[in-house]
Amino acid sequence: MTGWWRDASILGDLGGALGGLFETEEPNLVMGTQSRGSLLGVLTANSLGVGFAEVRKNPSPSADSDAWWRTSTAPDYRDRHLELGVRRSRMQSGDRVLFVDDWIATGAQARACKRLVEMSGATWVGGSVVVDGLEDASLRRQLNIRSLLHIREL
Ligand SMILES: O=P(O)(O)OC[C@H]1O[C@H](OP(=O)(O)OP(=O)(O)O)[C@H](O)[C@@H]1O
Ligand SMILES: Nc1ncnc2[nH]cnc12
Repeated sequence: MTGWWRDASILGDLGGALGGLFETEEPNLVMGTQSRGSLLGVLTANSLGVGFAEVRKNPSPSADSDAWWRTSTAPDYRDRHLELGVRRSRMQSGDRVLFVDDWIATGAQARACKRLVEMSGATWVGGSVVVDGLEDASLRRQLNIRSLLHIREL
């Protein structure tokens, strides 16, 4: 996957392609998880002309723990339960949030991100991913996932 990023023309097109899947829904904020979700999320946010909220995995306990929305994931594609956290100040009621990632498999990380959005009072617009490898097809509608490629095309 990350090998694609070595190609300047693919890199140049990725943000616009991912943002284009949700242009008409007019998100005003992109969120993405550490690390590839953040890299792609920034490219996408930049192409949509909006800001980016970084979601940290297992953020270390900090003195300002009240300043974070946190939730745990169901087992993800590597059977990990991760704690995801986003700073409260980065996402607020009224925001229309687009989730971006390189790949979706169990959807555990995307579902946890949706909970973070709901905790903040913001609106989940959907998820724009490069590869849709969803194991449970019903999540595609539930999370409003759109993709550039399906795993079968790889
Ligand atoms: O649908 P799921 O089962 O939740 O899996 C998909 C997630 O897992 C991968 O990230 P990973 O945690 O490997 O992190 P990385 O971006 O740092 O490689 C991928 O980039 C997605 O974020
Ligand atoms: N980056 C990734 N995320 C989730 N599942 C994968 N399977 C292969 N690569 C993956």
